[in-house]
Amino acid sequence: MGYEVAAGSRVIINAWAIGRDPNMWENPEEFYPERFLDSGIDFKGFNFEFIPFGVGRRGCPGITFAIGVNELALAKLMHNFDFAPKKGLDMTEAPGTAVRIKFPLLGTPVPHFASN
Ligand code: HEM
Repeated sequence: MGYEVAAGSRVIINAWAIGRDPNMWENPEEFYPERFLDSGIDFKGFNFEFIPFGVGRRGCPGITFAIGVNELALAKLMHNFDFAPKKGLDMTEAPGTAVRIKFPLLGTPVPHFASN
């Protein structure tokens, strides 16, 4: 693409910036997970506009494990509890090596089923 990268350079890909590129995404700053429904774009490293697990040879080898664990944990929580957030979801980010949510989402989990 016209860039010259000297041999031995350390290159760090800014996945955060790519994920917020208005040339790639409509309203990139808006938290709108439904944008992925029927979009054909997924996170497994074949769509370069969305690369939470990286891409290619140095992409995350734990992806299958991470997907399984995350889906299981989320499914268990949703199956067993109702969550009533105290306030609406605020997606403001806090900086870091991995971006995280700035204001914790506080709520009381209410069990669906009484334990016995
Ligand atoms: C949601 C969970 C996870 C996310 C978002 C994630 C994301 C990433 C990313 C972005 C990279 C760098 C890829 C690159 O340099 O192009 C990476 C590398 C790596 N991940 Fe993960 N990861 C997750 C879970 C895991 C798990 C569960 C394991 C192990 C069980 C794991 C093991 C590794 C290893 C060993 C590397 C280094 C690969 C290399 O440099 O060749 N990750 N991960």
